Amino acid sequence: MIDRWIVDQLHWSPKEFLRMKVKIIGVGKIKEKYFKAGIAEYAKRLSRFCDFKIVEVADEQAPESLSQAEMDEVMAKEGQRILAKIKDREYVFALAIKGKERSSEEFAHEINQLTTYGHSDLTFVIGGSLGLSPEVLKRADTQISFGRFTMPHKLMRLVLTEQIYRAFTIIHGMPYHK
Ligand SMILES: C[S@@+](CC[C@H](N)C(=O)[O-])C[C@H]1O[C@@H](n2cnc3c(N)ncnc32)[C@H](O)[C@@H]1O
Repeated sequence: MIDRWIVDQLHWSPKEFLRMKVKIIGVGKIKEKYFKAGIAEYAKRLSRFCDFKIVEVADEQAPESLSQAEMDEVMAKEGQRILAKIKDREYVFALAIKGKERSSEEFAHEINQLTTYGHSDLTFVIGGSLGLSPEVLKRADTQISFGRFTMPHKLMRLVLTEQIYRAFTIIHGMPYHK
């Protein structure tokens, strides 16, 4: 009876005592209903495993005609806003096409390891239409790529939210992931 009690406590401990905070920082507001609905669905499912939130920072106008210097300035300004939302203790994943690819299982393992070694604040950063500034990439603890295709940043937010949810279902041995 006592053994069962201990097992129950262990079973609940990750949720009760080591509740992770997972944050996505994105540039610009998402207005499209179809993106919002998908993100809201996975955010709701994720709330079972962690405190999940999305922080939006203002985007800069980026017309087609910008010079390289002007584009760098746009990324730098958006980058400063992103960095202002990151605390020292946060472990930062920057989403970058040239970053390191993982499988869903590897990603789940990485999240699990980070929690085990005391990182309870995970932050994911998605760039705006021109990408992330060098300063943000420098602050990141790791860069994560979803392959060599360029995805719109709004779609990336939805795909990332689903993959974080998938990672937690893998960690918890749930049947969602096949
Ligand atoms: C439209 S993309 C920016 C394109 C820009 N030329 C670049 O290379 O970052 C907007 C953001 O979505 C994210 N993103 C898009 N495709 C991605 C991919 N395949 N892997 C990881 N992140 C991606 C990145 O954070 C990127 O900054």
